[in-house]
Amino acid sequence: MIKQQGSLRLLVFEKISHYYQNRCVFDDFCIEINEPRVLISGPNGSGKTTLLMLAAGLITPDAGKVSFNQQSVLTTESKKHIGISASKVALPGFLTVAELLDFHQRQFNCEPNEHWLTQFGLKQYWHTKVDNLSLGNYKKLSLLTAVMHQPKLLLLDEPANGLDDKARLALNLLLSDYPGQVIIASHEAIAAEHQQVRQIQLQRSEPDPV
Ligand SMILES: Nc1ncnc2c1ncn2[C@@H]1O[C@H](COP(=O)(O)OP(=O)(O)OP(=O)(O)O)[C@@H](O)[C@H]1O
Repeated sequence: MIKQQGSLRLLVFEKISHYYQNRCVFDDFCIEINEPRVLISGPNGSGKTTLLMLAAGLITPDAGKVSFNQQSVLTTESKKHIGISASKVALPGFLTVAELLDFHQRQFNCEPNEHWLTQFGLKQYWHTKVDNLSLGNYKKLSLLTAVMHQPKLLLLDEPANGLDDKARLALNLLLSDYPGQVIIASHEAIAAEHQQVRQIQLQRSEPDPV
């Protein structure tokens, strides 16, 4: 059973339009999401990553508004409650793992979760520069920083990509226990194994320009 925080949990996309140059990804798109676990699926290029980036307030829509708990996701206050792990959100490669976690800890006034550090086997890379991590270990660090401040809204883009079996198991455990709202964009139905998963299927609005 998923333990839920008692507070309000509502992500709203209100008449969102978003373009990359001439490519329209969302046109007057509206959705309300209040379920604790959500899986966003759809073909390549359908806008899964863009949806997560909009939800995190990391890109600004050309029109419309995205809000979380009735507050625009573009506000600093909102960002405190949102965590994202996505390959398009790069970690600073010049820092060591320890420096990055320390920075994150100070920024959000939180502690790195010892249990997850151990589960993900990241302690042995404490003094390794982020740029020198393998793809899988980089992914683990990205997941750890997304989750470390226990955001009410956790956004994960293809979270199992590049993870070995042990790390996938650890991730599944983390997600089954996570007290906040979790939205996953994935081709793989990892979240669907859990209870109460709302599935949202995106369609490509138009082909890529040639
Ligand atoms: N920075 C960008 N500049 C131009 N076009 C972009 C940019 N980012 C995304 N796109 C285009 O927007 C569309 C949606 O991309 P997005 O990455 O959101 O899709 P996706 O569903 O996550 O794809 P995938 O399954 O391949 O990861 C694609 O056609 C992509 O080429």
